[in-house]
Amino acid sequence: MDSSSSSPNNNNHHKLGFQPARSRSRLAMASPANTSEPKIVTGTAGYILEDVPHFTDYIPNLPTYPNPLQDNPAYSVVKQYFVHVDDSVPQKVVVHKDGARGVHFRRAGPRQKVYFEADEVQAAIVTCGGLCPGLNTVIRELVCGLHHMYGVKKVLGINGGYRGFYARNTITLTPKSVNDIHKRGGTVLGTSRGGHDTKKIVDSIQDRGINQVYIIGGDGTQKGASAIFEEVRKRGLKVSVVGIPKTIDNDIPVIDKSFGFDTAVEEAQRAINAAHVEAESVENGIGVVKLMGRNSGFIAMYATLASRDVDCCLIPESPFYLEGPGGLYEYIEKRLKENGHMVIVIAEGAGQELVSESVQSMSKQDASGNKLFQDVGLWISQKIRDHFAAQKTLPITLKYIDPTYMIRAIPSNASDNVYCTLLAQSAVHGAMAGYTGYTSGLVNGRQTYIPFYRITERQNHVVITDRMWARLLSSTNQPSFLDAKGDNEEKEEEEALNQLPDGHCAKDTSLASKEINSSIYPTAC
Ligand SMILES: Nc1ncnc2c1ncn2[C@@H]1O[C@H](COP(=O)(O)OP(=O)(O)O)[C@@H](O)[C@H]1O
Ligand SMILES: O=P(O)(O)OC[C@H]1O[C@](O)(COP(=O)(O)O)[C@@H](O)[C@@H]1O
Ligand SMILES: [Mg+2]
Repeated sequence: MDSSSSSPNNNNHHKLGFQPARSRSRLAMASPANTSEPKIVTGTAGYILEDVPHFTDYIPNLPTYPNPLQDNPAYSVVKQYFVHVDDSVPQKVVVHKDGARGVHFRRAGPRQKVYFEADEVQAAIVTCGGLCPGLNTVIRELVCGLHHMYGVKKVLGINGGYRGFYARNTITLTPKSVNDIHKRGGTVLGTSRGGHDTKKIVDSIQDRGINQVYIIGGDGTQKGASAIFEEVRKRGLKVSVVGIPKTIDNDIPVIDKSFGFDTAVEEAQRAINAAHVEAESVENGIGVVKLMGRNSGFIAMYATLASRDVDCCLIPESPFYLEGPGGLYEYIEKRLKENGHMVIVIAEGAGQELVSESVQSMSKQDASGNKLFQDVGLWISQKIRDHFAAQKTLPITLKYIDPTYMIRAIPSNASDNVYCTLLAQSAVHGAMAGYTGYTSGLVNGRQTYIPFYRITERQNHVVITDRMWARLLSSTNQPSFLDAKGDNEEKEEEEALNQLPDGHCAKDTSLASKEINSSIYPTAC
């Protein structure tokens, strides 16, 4: 929707009471600084801390205040409630006897000193990009965390993504107004693609007197948040810019997994079950399910591993081919002869090179610049039907199920709700403590603050030379398609190299992988 033509009266945000911008107010400012450099701290035995920016890096002589949590009766029972200033979390938990300690991130959590007084804070929350289960839970917990832990009363919701900063009205968020939003899918704030204009956004931040900005979104959004942080820093503003990673595709690196991912995988089971029931009820039945995953096949991979009814999982990271020995048609024929039916799960970004060979490629992009794909599910279903119709020896019945938006437009499940709560509270603790320019994320099961550049430098992909993909291959028994035109090997090696943590050897694929943390995802045996 064009932001300039949209009115706050024509959507549900009106009901929530969106307010127009206030007149320009002044914020604490210091002399402008240059673009921020990574803050790397080294220690003994190869210890590296990839630290996040702090107000004190560019604003001198800021007053501090005791953390009000120390007087909060709910937390008074907790021993060592405040995080030690030197606490950090290792990026890799698998270590060798003589190995370097490696990269660490600052541990999230409440600090003894804070850099804001409660009534000084004007927080703002925005959601950008595609939907994801749990968005409303994060919004709720940011509002409640700010109120209940730090006594912050002024929290604004930005309407409709980044462009809402300068083209829409805002809504006042209170614990009462967000009380049961976690039970709903979507985002009560609305979202959008495109429309990121750094200067206008930072102007709006200044105009509205905002000094804490919580930006919930995926890889594109975090790039936008990083640009906002750089501009805020350049202007010398005392404004915390905090990212909260959201991605249904799980394509954000470093973090264990994104919120809403579990919920999406769980919901995908319903589509896979339906495909299985349809397929096994007829002779030579084939069920095809298309799942989200533009460049990363995590949803398809985990939905397949969870289901055990899937015979073949096709993801963008693993090119496949249809014809000839080792190809998909041969495998389908074998599976139907063995078992009488089969289920294929395909991620939306899989096989796009094959689709564009046979369908004229449109190479269109969405408003954020993401490439728009052809419908690979429809395409592959038709190819399979045509192949077996031409062959005449094996009459098949194929049912295609496309639950695309159903897996992301739902409320988050119980475990994602807890995860969203921790993410939001960690984000708030960091902002109150004067940290800025960071994404709040789970690393090896612990909450951390990760510098933006680590989040935006690459996408997280399934590594098909990794153990998790091997587990999948062994559970489905599908061909690996590794002989496909001999070009897979090169691609994998490149991928593994991209995923390497500093100082590790590319041959060590267990280190090269960004496998989802096994403490969160029980690994298959
Ligand atoms: N490189 C970038 N720099 C600044 N803003 C960006 C960049 N890429 C995307 N954005 C903005 O981030 C928002 C969401 O991006 P999008 O790619 O649609 O979703 P997601 O953040 O979920 O990946 C959009 O408003 C888009 O304009
Ligand atoms: O139709 P929309 O809203 O653009 O969303 C579709 C896309 O959004 C995704 O869920 C990813 O969205 P994000 O990049 O916003 O996380 C893809 O899997 C899918 O291709
Ligand atoms: Mg994205």
